[in-house]
Parts: sequence; structure tokens; C-alpha cells
Amino acid sequence: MSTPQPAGPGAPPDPPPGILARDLHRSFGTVRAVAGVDLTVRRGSVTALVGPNGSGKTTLLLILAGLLAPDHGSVLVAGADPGSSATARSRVGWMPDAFGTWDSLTAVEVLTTMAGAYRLPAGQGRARAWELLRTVHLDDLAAAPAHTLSRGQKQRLGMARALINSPEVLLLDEPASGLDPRSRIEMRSLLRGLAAAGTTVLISSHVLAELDEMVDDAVFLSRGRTVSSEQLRVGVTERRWRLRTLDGPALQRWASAARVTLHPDTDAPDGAGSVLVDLTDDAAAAALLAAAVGAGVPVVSLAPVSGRLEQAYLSLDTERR
Ligand SMILES: Nc1ncnc2c1ncn2[C@@H]1O[C@H](COP(=O)(O)OP(=O)(O)OP(=O)(O)O)[C@@H](O)[C@H]1O
Repeated sequence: MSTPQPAGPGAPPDPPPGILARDLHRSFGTVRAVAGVDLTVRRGSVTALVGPNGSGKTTLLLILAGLLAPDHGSVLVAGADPGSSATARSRVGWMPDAFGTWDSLTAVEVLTTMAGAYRLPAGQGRARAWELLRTVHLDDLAAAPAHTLSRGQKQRLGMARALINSPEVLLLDEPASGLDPRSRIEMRSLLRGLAAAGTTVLISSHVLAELDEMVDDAVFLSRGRTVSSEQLRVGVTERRWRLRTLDGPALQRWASAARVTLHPDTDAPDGAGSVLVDLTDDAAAAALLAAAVGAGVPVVSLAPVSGRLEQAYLSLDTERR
């Protein structure tokens, strides 16, 4: 394995992060909502913002969107401070957890009004609005008053609204709540596509399994502080896998000959044919499966017990408040 070499004098510098926050603090009266957040979000990545209820996620996102001033600390979003620079705010897309204002406007009017607020020329704003309505599959409901939309449809309109200014940084607070399964899948692929095109995406959600499928990195908050930052798509983390077989004794004989440690699966409805095994990565899982099947063990399935995010989250000492 080669050791990474330090960048030489001619090497291009690392691109600046999409979001950089240092030592952020924000209190509401005696409640310390954000109490020491450090955050670096790689440009062009999708990063999960995870933490229990009341851990400060929404407060942090509001600060990053330039909608709430921190009491202390520094923020750079797309290279500028969103609190003091209108240019920085114009580079940010913000989707709150509930779609609020302008209920008397139609769906398309919500988007053209927003486009106007970003000073897009009228024709361009209309074109962008229609393009986004098609992206979120609301073009059939373009003329419907926003307040008549269902919760999931409002969420999709909220996503379109957040994208109207083609933001460099997209901040999403619980964007999938209320979405049906197809819309969730479409949202995942939309966000991955945006990230591939260079958009930095920070997304908060409590549905870790859903985030697991789309995020590159994760930042964990507890009681207003960053407790961990992880790059999930790189590095090696041991995960627990469930192996099911038609022949438990044959599996046990093979495992003891192959020196593979198996743990009892106390959660399985029929524990006899199901065991747990800790594996470092997908390659180790593939090797174990090939070896067991090659030795004649009738394996039914081998799958991770929990997602990467769920496992990382549960291993942290986070607290609700
Ligand atoms: N405007 C406010 N006035 C007073 N307290 C507030 C205000 N906004 C947030 N808080 C408090 O700050 C703390 C953090 O709230 P925040 O909404 O940021 O948490 P969260 O992680 O987004 O929670 P959830 O997962 O439940 O949405 C909570 O204790 C909350 O009660």
C-alpha cells in the first residue's frame, strides 16, 4: 500500500470547504442552543447533520443560512460570511422543516416571487420556476394555491424554492418528512446529482437509514456541540453483519475451523440459523461469504445489521433534551 505523499510546492491547493464554522455559540435566554460547534463540510459533498431532539441542528442551520446571528464564532459559507454579506446569502439555498409563507400564492407564483427576490429577470425566473416544478413533479399543480398542497407536495415545493437561485450551498432541515417512498428516492438522486455538479449539501434528518444511502460524511451534534465528524465513504469501520444459514451446526463447524468468531443473534426470531459477525468492510464480507459457501455451508443471506450512520450514532454518547 502506498503512503500518501505531502503535496509538493506545485500541487494545486485543496479547494476551500463549502462550509466552515468555528466555535459557534448561540443562546436563547438561558438555553445554550449552540454551544461550541466546529464544522467543515467538503465542497460537492452531501453531509448529514445528526443529533437528538434539541441538540441545536435547526439553530445551526439558521446561522449557516445567515438568518440568525451567532453570539460568538465565525462562519464561511461558499467562501463568505452569510451573516454580513448579501452575496453569501445569495449563494445559499435554505429549506426549513415546514413550508411556511405565502399560502395565497400558487405553486408557480411562489417560485417566480422567490426568483424575483434573487433579482432574476422575469423571463429567466419563470423558466427556472417551471424547470424546478418539473424536477419535483409538481408541474401539474403549478396553478394550485400553495395552501391546498398536501404536506409532501409542500415539501417538494420547498425543495424547489431552495433551489431557485442555483445555490452553491444547500441547507436542508428534515427535507424528507412527509415524502412518499418514490419522492424520497427522487430526492436522494436529486441531491446526489447536485453534489456531483459541485453543490455542497448539508442535510438534517432523524431517519438515519435514509441518510445512509446518500451521504458522504456525517456531523454529530449533542447538546449544541459537535461530538464527532466522520467521513463515511472512506476509511474502514468495523460493522456487525447478520449471517443466516439453513444449517447452523455446519456453519459452526466451518467457523471454528476457519477461526471466524460468531456471536449469538439474540434478536433473530429463530436464533438457530442466524449469527452475528464483525467485519471490517464490504470486501471482508464478500470474502467471508465466498469462503463459507465454498466450504458447503448453505448461506441464505449476509447483510449489515444496521447502517453506517446508525452504528456511528449509537456508539456516541449523545443525549436528548
Ligand atoms: N427561538 C427560540 N427560543 C428559545 N429557545 C429556543 C429557540 N429556538 C431553539 N430553542 C432551544 O434551543 C435548543 C435547540 O433547538 P433546535 O431547534 O436547534 O434543536 P434541533 O436539534 O433542531 O431539534 P429537533 O431535532 O427536535 O428539531 C432547544 O432546547 C430549543 O428549545
